[in-house]
Amino acid sequence: MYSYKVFSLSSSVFMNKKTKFQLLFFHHHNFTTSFSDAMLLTLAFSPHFPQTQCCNFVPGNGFQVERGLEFDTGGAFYRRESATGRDLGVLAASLQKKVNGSLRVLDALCGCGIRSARYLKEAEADFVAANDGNECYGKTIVDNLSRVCVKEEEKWVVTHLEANRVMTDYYVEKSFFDFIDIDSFGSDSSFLRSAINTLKYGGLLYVTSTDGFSSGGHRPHHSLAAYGAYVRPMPYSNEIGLRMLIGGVVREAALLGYHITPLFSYYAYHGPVFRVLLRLNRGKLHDSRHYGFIGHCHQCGNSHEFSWDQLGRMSCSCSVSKVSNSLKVSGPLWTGPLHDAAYLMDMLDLAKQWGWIGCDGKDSLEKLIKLMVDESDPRLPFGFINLDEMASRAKINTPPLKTLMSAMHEKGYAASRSHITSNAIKTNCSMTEFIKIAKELQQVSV
Ligand SMILES: C[S@@+](CC[C@H](N)C(=O)[O-])C[C@H]1O[C@@H](n2cnc3c(N)ncnc32)[C@H](O)[C@@H]1O
Repeated sequence: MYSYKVFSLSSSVFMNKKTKFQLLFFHHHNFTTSFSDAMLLTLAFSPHFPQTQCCNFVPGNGFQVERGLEFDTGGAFYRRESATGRDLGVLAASLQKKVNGSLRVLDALCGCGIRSARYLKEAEADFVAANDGNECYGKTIVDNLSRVCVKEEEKWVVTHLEANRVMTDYYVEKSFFDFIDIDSFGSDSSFLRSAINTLKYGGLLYVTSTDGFSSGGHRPHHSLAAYGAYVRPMPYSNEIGLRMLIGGVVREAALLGYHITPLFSYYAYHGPVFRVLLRLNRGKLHDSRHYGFIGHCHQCGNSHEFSWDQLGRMSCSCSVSKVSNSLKVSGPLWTGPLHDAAYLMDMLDLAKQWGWIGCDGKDSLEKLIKLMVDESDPRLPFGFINLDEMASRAKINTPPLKTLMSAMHEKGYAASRSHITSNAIKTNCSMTEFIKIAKELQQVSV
């Protein structure tokens, strides 16, 4: 027997098979709901709920079109804003097919099956396993996949198992995948071990977290349990969210005798959504320089990276923090590169070949990938300087971002915009020096 509790009316569905309760938050574009509807929907979305009662209620967003592909969302959770995350996944899966010559994809939490359909159609996957714990989405998923490729070709299969169960089944059968997409609600750390086991060597793992509370440092015991990282509030918490997620996979992979390399890391504010694409390789040894602790001094605004052997002597070089204990430390986290620039350029070239660039009139995908490439400059450390924080410390108006960037390049610093926050600069320059440059610019302009 399962019991259910409704906690709030915004956002999405979260299932926890251990505690056997489900949180339902409703915040879907096309409908609002009363408390009693929400209660009904909580029950309806559960994969454990009897089929007949479950399928009585199908809210649905109806038909949608993504990159020219028409599909029905049925009653499944679907976010149009997540299309960019799907674009990035499809580009990566297609590159994997080019390298391997074949492509087997597992879409472990597929919702209405839009990702599976796109992996089949655009990445030309040879086989896609589409799984969603909720049986009520079965017809929708089958219809969507049938529109792309007829069932008789045996290029896809639809299942309704708990995600860990489906991955374990494939692992036991020794039926491994080149690409596994885990698009979960909340933290997906409970899926990591089965996903790593079910991935081929050299395969790609595309994982998600929507846990903005943990990355914001608001529940360090939860981030410790989920990702092995004690996270405290930092000014660049959304980058910490990506690093926490990668660090969690580093730890899980090491336990199983593998290591991972991040190919790209993507943050989107709606959700929020943290998505990382990682390549899995044999060998336990990861570069220990890239897994450690981050400290931020609230007094001087500078950040520092600490390796394991520096833990006993953590301090900030600013004189105030030595006495006021203003250094906050989070970790261990991934402190290495968030992206592989060459890989991102291959993705961009492919997007151009496919005519994806320029077709939305905004070139938003091109802008995003180019920003990620800029962020990959190896001279840039973790984190970024938020211009509002700088202005409030310096008690000045913020000079235009472009002017600041040029001034920093002229002075020989590495500087790039951040895809995570539009009003920020990633740089190897200290906050003190940054403020000095900003003040000089302000004097020139008056
Ligand atoms: C974020 S939605 C997936 C959205 C979809 N991938 C897309 O791009 O539109 C998460 C899905 O996971 C399913 N789900 C949640 N917990 C699950 C679990 N433990 N095992 C299998 N499916 C699960 C839900 O039914 C829901 O459809």
